[in-house]
Parts: sequence; structure tokens; C-alpha cells
Amino acid sequence: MNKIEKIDLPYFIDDRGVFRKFFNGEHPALKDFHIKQINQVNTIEKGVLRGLHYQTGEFAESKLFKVIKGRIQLATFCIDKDLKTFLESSSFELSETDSSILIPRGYATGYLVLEKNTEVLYCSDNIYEPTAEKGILWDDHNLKIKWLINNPILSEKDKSWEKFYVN
Ligand SMILES: Cc1cn([C@H]2C[C@H](O)[C@@H](COP(=O)(O)OP(=O)(O)O[C@H]3O[C@H](C)C(=O)[C@H](O)[C@H]3O)O2)c(=O)[nH]c1=O
Repeated sequence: MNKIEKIDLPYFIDDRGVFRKFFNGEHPALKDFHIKQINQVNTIEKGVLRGLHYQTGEFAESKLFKVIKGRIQLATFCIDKDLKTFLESSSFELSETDSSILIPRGYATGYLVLEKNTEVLYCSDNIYEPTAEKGILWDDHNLKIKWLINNPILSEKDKSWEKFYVN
């Protein structure tokens, strides 16, 4: 499991609403994804950018992102020299009717909120270890991520990250 996957699972519509399957451990891309954490993140304002973050070493995480309400631009950047996608970035615009995105270990992730009151659910296959968390400055031009909003709202932590350097 070392490439980013779009995960489409069935949903069933009837006159009561929609039943969506969010996770199926039998799905080929998910059978080796063992959930350790499920995080629900509500973001009030459009224009908030969370990331880019990654955890290192034994705390590295694969993450499964799903938009529950609203819209985001999810971006990734490969930081793992051993992956053929090293230094490649990707970007997905996602709303609640879109696929989930599975991002394996070895990628920094971040997302820009494109609608007020956006809800994101994401699962991780590792525990959160603050001392193992690292980040990359959101507008590091070397990442070649074309963010859809130029002056995002950032946490103090996300303002403090540096550019990515290949050491
Ligand atoms: C990620 C995480 C955070 N926290 C605590 C730490 C802080 O007190 C609070 C907010 O954390 P943070 O500011 O890192 O949250 P975001 O800025 O939304 O970042 C998250 O969203 C971006 C897109 C990511 O890819 C990261 O996985 C994740 O860090 O939750 C926990 O207790 N457990 C966790 O797994």
C-alpha cells in the first residue's frame, strides 16, 4: 500500500435519505489499513487551511479522508525517498458525494476548506504522537500545489512550518 487511492464504496438512496458505506475492510485497498484513530474535524470558516502535516518514524500514518459535509481541496506531497512518487504532489477537490481518499505513509497531507461549516472524517492507522509530528509550509512553491485560495487562515502551528528540504 504505497499509492494514493480513491475509494468508492456503495451508497443506497431511498425516500428516507442515503445510506453510505464509509469503510469496508474487505475492499482490496483497505484490507491492510488497520484503523487506530478516527477523527471528526469541523471547520467553521471557508479559507481555513489545515496542514501540511506528517508523522515520522514509528508514528508514520496512513490516512483515509472523507468529506461528510461541505467541500475541501485535499493536497498531498510525497516525502518518502523510497517511493517512486517522491517529491510529487497531488490535489483533490472533494465534497460529501465524492470518494474517500486513502493516503499511505510517506505523504504530508493538508486540506483547504472551500465551504463554511465543513465536516471531515478521517481515519489513521497509527496513534497521534505530537513529538513525531512535522510539517511543511503550505505555500512552499517547490511542492507545486495550486491552492484554490491564496490567503488562507492558518493555525499558529501551521504558520511556523518551514519549506521542505531534501536532506
Ligand atoms: C491530528 C491530531 C490532533 N490532535 C489534537 C492536537 C491539537 O490539540 C488538536 C488539533 O490538532 P491540529 O491543529 O494538528 O489539527 P489540524 O490542524 O486539523 O491537523 C490535522 O489535519 C491535517 C489535514 C492532517 O493531515 C493532520 O493529520 C492533522 O494534524 O487536536 C489529537 O489529539 N489527535 C490527532 O490525531
